[in-house]
Amino acid sequence: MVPRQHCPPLNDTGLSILHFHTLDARPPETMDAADGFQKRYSNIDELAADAKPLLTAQAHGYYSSGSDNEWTLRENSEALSRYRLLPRMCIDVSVVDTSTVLLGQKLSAPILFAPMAQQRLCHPLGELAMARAAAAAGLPYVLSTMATSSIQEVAEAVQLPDHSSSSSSTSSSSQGAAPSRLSPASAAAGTDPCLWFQVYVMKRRDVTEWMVREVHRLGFKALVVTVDAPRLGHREVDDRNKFSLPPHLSLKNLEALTKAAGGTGDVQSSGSKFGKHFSDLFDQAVCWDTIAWLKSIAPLPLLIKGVLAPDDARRAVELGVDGIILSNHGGRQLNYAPAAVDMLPACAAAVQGRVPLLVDGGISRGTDVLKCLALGASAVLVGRPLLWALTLGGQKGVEEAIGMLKSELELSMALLGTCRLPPNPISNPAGVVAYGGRLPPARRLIVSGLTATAVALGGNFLGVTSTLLALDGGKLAASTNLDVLVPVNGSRRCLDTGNGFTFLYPAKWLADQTLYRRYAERIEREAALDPPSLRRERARRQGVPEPAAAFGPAGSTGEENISVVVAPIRPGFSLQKMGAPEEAAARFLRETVAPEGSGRTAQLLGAGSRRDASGELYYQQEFTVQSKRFSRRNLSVLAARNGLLYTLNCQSSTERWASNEAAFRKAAASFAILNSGAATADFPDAL
Ligand SMILES: Cc1cc2nc3c(=O)[nH]c(=O)nc-3n(C[C@H](O)[C@H](O)[C@H](O)COP(=O)(O)O)c2cc1C
Repeated sequence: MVPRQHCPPLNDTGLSILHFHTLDARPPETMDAADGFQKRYSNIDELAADAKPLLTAQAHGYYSSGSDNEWTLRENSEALSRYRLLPRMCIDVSVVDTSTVLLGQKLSAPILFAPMAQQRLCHPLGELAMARAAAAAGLPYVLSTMATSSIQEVAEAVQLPDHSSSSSSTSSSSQGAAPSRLSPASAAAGTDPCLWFQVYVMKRRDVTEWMVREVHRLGFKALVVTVDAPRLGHREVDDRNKFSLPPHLSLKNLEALTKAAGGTGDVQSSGSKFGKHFSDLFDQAVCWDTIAWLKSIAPLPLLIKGVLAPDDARRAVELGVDGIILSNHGGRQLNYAPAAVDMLPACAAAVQGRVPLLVDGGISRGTDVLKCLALGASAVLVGRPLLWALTLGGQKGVEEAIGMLKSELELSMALLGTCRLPPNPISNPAGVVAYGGRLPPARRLIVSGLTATAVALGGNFLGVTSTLLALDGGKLAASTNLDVLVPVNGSRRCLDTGNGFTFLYPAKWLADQTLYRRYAERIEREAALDPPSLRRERARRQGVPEPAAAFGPAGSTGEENISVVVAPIRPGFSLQKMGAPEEAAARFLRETVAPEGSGRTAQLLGAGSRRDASGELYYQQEFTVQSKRFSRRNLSVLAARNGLLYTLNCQSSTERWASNEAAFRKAAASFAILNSGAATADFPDAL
């Protein structure tokens, strides 16, 4: 047993106050039995309805609500439902393993318990039951600063060894009676109990430091600093319900704070008092320096929670954080913030695999977990469904709920054709996730997610790349997240699920702006918001095949670029019909690149072919093109399918070739057409 600090002895005081927060008259033992829990429910979404009548309106409102009109709260689930999973067949899935490794810790599944305040509102053992369930499931439990159980109580509940006692000469371990490192439950799960602590930075930095030291002493494995709550979001439901913490409960970790601050330690969270308390104690001036400071004092891995913008993610990595949790706080802070899942690809691109990305918000299905992993997450956090499970069945209920989620994950992996989860994100989201559905109007110019990778950028096949490539220094692409990319060894992935192709290009290159604007126009046109005259003018442009994607270095004239053109071809066309690769290339140069009278001359340097894993044929050709105005070298890859010819073209002036060659060869080797490729809707019937 570890020595207590600042905490009253753990007892069952919660039992006597059950009526304050739940309406259930059953004794807690009955509640904890969770008999037939898995038989009663088909999925964990169903728990919410049954939990509601067991809770007071105040407690239910506090748990379930979001801020303002709750748009972001709803969006969290809706965003997840807009992604599609593309299953692969004929893969041996007789053994499926959901386990993964996160920050050196083995987890039975890529799922964490989200930090949530005041868990004794729904069950007398609150955080203790939740933490034990997490340990039993072999998953990390993230304890909130705003918990109704203290750090020490939770550490004891899962039997974490005390670091300080193991080095003390009077400790039991030094006398050969070290406490078991595994609680029986977590031993059954085959993992160490894993506790993390979520920290809000206090105005009194010494108190923050105390908490950090305390969780380290007690064997917590990581710290999560939440940065999306400089002030509390406006929870209208809580206002209406005049939400307050029942008098027998308190925010245990703030008792120390309020004592240190000379207060009573009796923290009430009613209506505006709660907000005032929050702003009195919590530092609203948290900025990047604060994160650097926290990192400097944290003897544990530090994750930052509440980031959504790619630039913030990049900044956090530069400051040395060990992980990022993309989150909008379950829709409880800034309303109209996007769903975190939609920001995953852009943040993954910004972070470049340097630290793990985690995500939360609306996750309740095994397929939700898979979608997040495929979009670049290493793991997910689950929030409210676990509170409903705790309400209904205590520790056992939470264990069962997590069991259901893990079973769903395991089944979905098998159906998807994935047997194992790598510690890093699934490396080829192109093959796994497709963006489905129409972008809602409010998101048109945010266009995050995979659709954004389809946005095309400067340049065309003959090298008349838009000189607008970097006119604004790429700010538009960055601010609208149009450079949505998946990092692969210093390259970013362009993934166009609409046209159905993907390739890697240098991470620092920018997206072309002209094509972005046309893409935005096309979305507008499809939404039929334009007056008819404008629509006609835009429709006229449809007949001209233009690059579906193009990238180039910032500040260049556009001559240096990697672009893809998707053009319609006659039905029945195949690459083989153009002859062997050399023959096809010669014809291509003769008829397209440098036809007679064009003023251009072309020289073929090499030609070849390859097939990808799915048997798709690609022709590759390398050549130079000269005219009075320029001397260029090109590397092109062609593929044909579904009445479309896909051409990737890498081009630079002959002088700049040597510095671009490696990137070009990587782009050419990575170029692939995807099964998700669309039909020819944007193109004329035939050339
Ligand atoms: C009742 C409740 C209390 C929460 N308290 C905290 C908290 O103390 N600290 C924190 O970082 N996030 C807190 N969150 C946000 C969660 O950690 C998480 O981001 C969110 O609940 C995930 O969304 P989900 O509930 O849809 O799964 C809270 C969420 C809820 C619902």
